[in-house]
Amino acid sequence: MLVVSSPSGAGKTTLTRNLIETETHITLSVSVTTRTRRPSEIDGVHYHFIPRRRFDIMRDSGELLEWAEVHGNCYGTPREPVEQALAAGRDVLFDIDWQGTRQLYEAMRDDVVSVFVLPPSAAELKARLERRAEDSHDIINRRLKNAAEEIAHWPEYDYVLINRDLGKSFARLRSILTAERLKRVHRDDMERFVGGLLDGLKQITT
Ligand SMILES: Nc1ncnc2c1ncn2[C@@H]1O[C@H](COP(=O)(O)OP(=O)(O)OP(=O)(O)O)[C@@H](O)[C@H]1O
Ligand SMILES: Nc1nc2c(ncn2[C@@H]2O[C@H](COP(=O)(O)O)[C@@H](O)[C@H]2O)c(=O)[nH]1
Repeated sequence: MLVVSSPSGAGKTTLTRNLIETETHITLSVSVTTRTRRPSEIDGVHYHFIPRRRFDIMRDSGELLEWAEVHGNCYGTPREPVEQALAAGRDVLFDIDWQGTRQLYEAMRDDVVSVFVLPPSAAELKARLERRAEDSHDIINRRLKNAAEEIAHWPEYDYVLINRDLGKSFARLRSILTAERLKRVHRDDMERFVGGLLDGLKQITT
């Protein structure tokens, strides 16, 4: 499970979408949210947009792997698609906040790799939210006010990226995925491979 978090506007959605388009064997977890859909968003692709009553039912019946209230809206990760993807041997990519990351850590520490994305400066963070032009002035202000509290959680993450140049940040995110996939603890296929190698050695040395 590869988790990417950041303050609003730092670029995590851009980075995670690029990763999904480029990499194979990785599935993006599509969250449920009570937030209003942005003009560019598609229901079922970017989020499942659901009413608060439905969110409460999903949360209370254990359908969510993790959930949190962020910027005044509720967000959660549907459990079943994640468990299915993992059981099929796929990696899963999450665009979730620090509260959700903590919950995943508590549930499955050894299977979670986390990346925190920082903006290059406060002014650039504001400029990105304004250039994105998807949220009202009030919503942008609220998100900028919450940014300091979110940034305070960067030391809880395995990796930190300063998203200055998008191409460079993306290359670094891909490198993290590649390196983590190569770690011995993540090589579920290795025992079988080494078993076969040892069998082969036995055959050629007897
Ligand atoms: N390195 C970059 N340089 C310039 N603009 C960028 C960079 N990375 C992302 N952006 C732009 O900044 C805006 C915010 O990016 P994005 O929507 O990915 O942020 P986010 O962290 O997912 O925010 P939110 O949490 O609000 O969804 C977008 O318009 C995106 O195109
Ligand atoms: N804990 C969770 N956080 C989530 C989830 N889905 C998204 N998020 C985070 O919410 C904020 C705001 O997102 P936005 O799309 O309204 O800009 C951002 O930090 C997301 O990462 C989730 O399922 N769980």
